[in-house]
Amino acid sequence: MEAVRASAAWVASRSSHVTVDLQEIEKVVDKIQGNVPKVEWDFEGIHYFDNGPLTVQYLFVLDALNFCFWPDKDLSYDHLASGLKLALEKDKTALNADRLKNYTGPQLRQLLNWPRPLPIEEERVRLLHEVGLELERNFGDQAANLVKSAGNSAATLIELITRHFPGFRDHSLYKGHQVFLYKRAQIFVADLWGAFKGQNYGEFNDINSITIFADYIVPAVLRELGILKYGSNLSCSIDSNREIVPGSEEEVEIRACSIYAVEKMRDLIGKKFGKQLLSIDIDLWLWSCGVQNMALSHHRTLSIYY
Ligand SMILES: Nc1nc2c(c(CN[C@H]3C=C[C@H](O)[C@@H]3O)cn2[C@@H]2O[C@H](COP(=O)(O)O)[C@@H](O)[C@H]2O)c(=O)[nH]1
Repeated sequence: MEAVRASAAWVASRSSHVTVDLQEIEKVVDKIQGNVPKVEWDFEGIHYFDNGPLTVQYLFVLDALNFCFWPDKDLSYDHLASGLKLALEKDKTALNADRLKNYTGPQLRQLLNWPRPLPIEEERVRLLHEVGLELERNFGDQAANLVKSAGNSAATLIELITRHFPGFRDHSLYKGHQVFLYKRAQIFVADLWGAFKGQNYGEFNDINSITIFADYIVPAVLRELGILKYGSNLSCSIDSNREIVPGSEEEVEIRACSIYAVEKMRDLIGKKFGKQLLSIDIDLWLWSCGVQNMALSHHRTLSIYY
């Protein structure tokens, strides 16, 4: 994931709406003494898990739809995860490739037991079709085969996903440069690693190459910690829930600076405390703090990527 790390650093070095405060990173690192609180994967108890290929199919579909819940104030990621889990428990074929290819918006809502249209529902349906079609065309219908073909490499799996599934190509243009963020592709790898506890479908020999997943929760936590500082116009937009345009400098800076800040935090923990942490562990800690703090205001961008 060198492309993600390098392009995030490139943005951070030219950023004007968002600043990464290195002193605040140091304060946080000193405060926790380099010990990032361990958060269990599925601390919420919402995920489907059967230790086999159907779990991989579940996680891939979950992460194909893992974006933009905020436009409906009652909807959250938990509804998606537990909705898919329940659907699978009722009908093991619910996420088969041939079914994914054919879901309509109302059927998807019904599958998730959600009473009204989902945010950007047409895109969610289109992405489900894309997953079903491509799994059928190249991976014998199963996300488990996609994972197997990566040969225990997280970087290879992300490359395969972004090559075969255009909906996962989370990138932006910033000052003329292509910036790679790959939030949903990376989180899929992290979900496999977490769910299978680094074994079987979750075994990756380069798991440390993954960065954090630039969503709308982690930046809000980093801002709350004082690690990200926003300019006054951007602060004002976020605090008054004004939407941030997808692809705008502000949006790219928020996401890229979050990745960069956590990489700096991880480096510092290594240097000062001699601990080699994974960005995934820092991410899950920050994310779990964020979702438990209802008062946190986050940036609002309509996007299929996060
Ligand atoms: N950085 C980061 N972002 C994450 C996750 C997860 C869930 N990860 C699973 C892995 C282990 C746990 O047990 C979780 O179940 C979701 N999100 C993002 O949050 C936002 C949803 O927020 P709200 O609208 O409040 O539900 C949305 O952008 C969504 O894409 C994560 O881990 N890291």
